[in-house]
Amino acid sequence: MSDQTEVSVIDLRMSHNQVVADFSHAYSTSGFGYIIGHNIPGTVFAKVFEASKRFHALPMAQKMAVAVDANHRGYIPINTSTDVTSTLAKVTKPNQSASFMMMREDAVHDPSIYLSGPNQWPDLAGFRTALQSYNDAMTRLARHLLAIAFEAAGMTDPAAMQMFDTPTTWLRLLHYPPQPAQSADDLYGSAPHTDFGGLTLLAQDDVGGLQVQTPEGAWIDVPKIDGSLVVNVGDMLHRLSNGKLKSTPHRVINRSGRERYSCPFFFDPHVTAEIVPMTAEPAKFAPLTYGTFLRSQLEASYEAHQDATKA
Ligand SMILES: O=C(O)CCC(=O)C(=O)O
Ligand SMILES: [Fe+2]
Repeated sequence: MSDQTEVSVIDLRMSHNQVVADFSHAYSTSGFGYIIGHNIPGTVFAKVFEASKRFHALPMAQKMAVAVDANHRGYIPINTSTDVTSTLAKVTKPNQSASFMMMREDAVHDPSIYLSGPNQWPDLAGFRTALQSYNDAMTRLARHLLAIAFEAAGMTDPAAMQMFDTPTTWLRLLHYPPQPAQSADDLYGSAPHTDFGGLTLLAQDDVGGLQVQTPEGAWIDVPKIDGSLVVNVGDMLHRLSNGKLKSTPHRVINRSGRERYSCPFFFDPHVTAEIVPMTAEPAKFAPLTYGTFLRSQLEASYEAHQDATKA
């Protein structure tokens, strides 16, 4: 536990039982934790941030050449996503951020599998390799953390892990321009939301701006801790654990006057996964297919998917 912040620090170098106990505490209370001792060298993070900065600095035409497609891969310009499904705040203004999205690399789009397909790659030397290496490192770590999360929630059925055998993955390179100090209260870099899926592993720079909501409704800062990843639970893991693991609202407001970069990696179930609570107690949630939930969220929030449904 850290005394600088209310978000726990979990050190993976501790004993297995200690790590499981720390997970149990962090994810049944705040739903967020700083993970340290993960053994991923700093150079891996440096390379993905460097790739992100080079991409976002490209001329707009080069970024728009890989504009986000119907499979949610590519460049998402600023002012094209609004969290209208948010039940946490009345959100009317689009998010003040741009991003590049890499998802699972499939050889082709299979029309029977929502969001399957190959990635779109910009014409930028070394970019694809940097993202693929980072994606591989995050996938390995996420699978390890998920097994700990299941154990912490008392989920012993191997079927839970099988939903992630071919995961839905999203590596998002976010760029938040500075917001004016006097910008409207409801103008966000990322409006209050919970994440959709399993686990989110976030690398951020030292600019700050990420905030997490406490159970009492206050917003607390989650600044960078060197060498850490901020890890949180998404809505599907919340449901699978029958509510034991919390999917906690968070948001980003960048009033620092500086450019902010972050690289969240989302490790989610396959879109065909049937999400039903997998703990011993009576189920608190009705069954849900992950892909059906995802489609409704993306079509409501992203211009690119609204166009797709009109076409
Ligand atoms: O940029 C961040 O720090 C958080 C981003 C985030 O919450 C998201 O993309 O879901
Ligand atoms: Fe998020």
